[in-house]
Amino acid sequence: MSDLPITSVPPMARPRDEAAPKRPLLPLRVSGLRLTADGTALLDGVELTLAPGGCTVIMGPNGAGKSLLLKMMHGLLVPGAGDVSWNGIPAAQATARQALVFQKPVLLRRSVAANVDFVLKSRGRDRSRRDALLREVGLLHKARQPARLLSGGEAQRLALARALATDPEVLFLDEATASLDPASVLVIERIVAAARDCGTRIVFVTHDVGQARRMADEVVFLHRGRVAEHSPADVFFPEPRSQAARDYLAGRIVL
Ligand SMILES: Nc1ncnc2c1ncn2[C@@H]1O[C@H](COP(=O)(O)OP(=O)(O)OP(=O)(O)O)[C@@H](O)[C@H]1O
Repeated sequence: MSDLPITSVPPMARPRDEAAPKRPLLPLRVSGLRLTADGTALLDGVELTLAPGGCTVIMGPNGAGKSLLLKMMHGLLVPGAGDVSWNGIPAAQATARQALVFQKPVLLRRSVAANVDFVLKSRGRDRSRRDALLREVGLLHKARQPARLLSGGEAQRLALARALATDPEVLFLDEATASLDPASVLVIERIVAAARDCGTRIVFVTHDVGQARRMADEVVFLHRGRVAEHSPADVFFPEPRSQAARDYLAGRIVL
């Protein structure tokens, strides 16, 4: 198997949403997605369709390819082979209509308020929405504080406010609550669930089975760079079809 380069898309190459077509982004069709490095398949022919609405939780053991898949769907990474198609809209044109929240919050070294202002301004959004966004994530009282002084949970809530400020049609979260305490996890889940209820499509990577049960409408289980299972949550949790998913849910080691 020949190696395919892992290519990042430079930010300047990502078109602004003015240029993006206004037809709905969903359904998303991922076909034949493949990525190799040093002769190893990291993603190995991923096939996936995401319908409009709800929350898809992506689970799987360390190294299964969850983050790579998320970054490719979002348009941050270019697949070596295969296709990511947003309702017929190429991924590169769809990126501005989605947001991605990482495990480690990405913030500006400015005040809490300025972090949201920056996003609203750069996306041409109404800046008077800033206080409502900060209130929604419980940070209005810290608006003037430097973002670098926020706790981990607060910083993640600010990252979420920045993501929501873009009015994303799709919100990707990559282990966004992995280092937070249980109360902060529930706060983030409440905000994400509210966004979902308002029509934002959620795609959530987590290792937390309890969280997956709380959040998922459907589950994609990745194993060794392949989709081992893609099922409604009420099917996946009681009766996972693949041995890898059964082992994972039972807390057994999945190789
Ligand atoms: N840029 C890269 N170049 C080469 N290999 C990479 C690159 N990025 C990720 N990998 C490898 O691809 C595999 C999948 O990585 P990925 O981050 O998608 O895993 P994951 O399922 O999100 O795992 P985890 O649960 O540990 O976060 C890993 O073996 C990782 O080392």
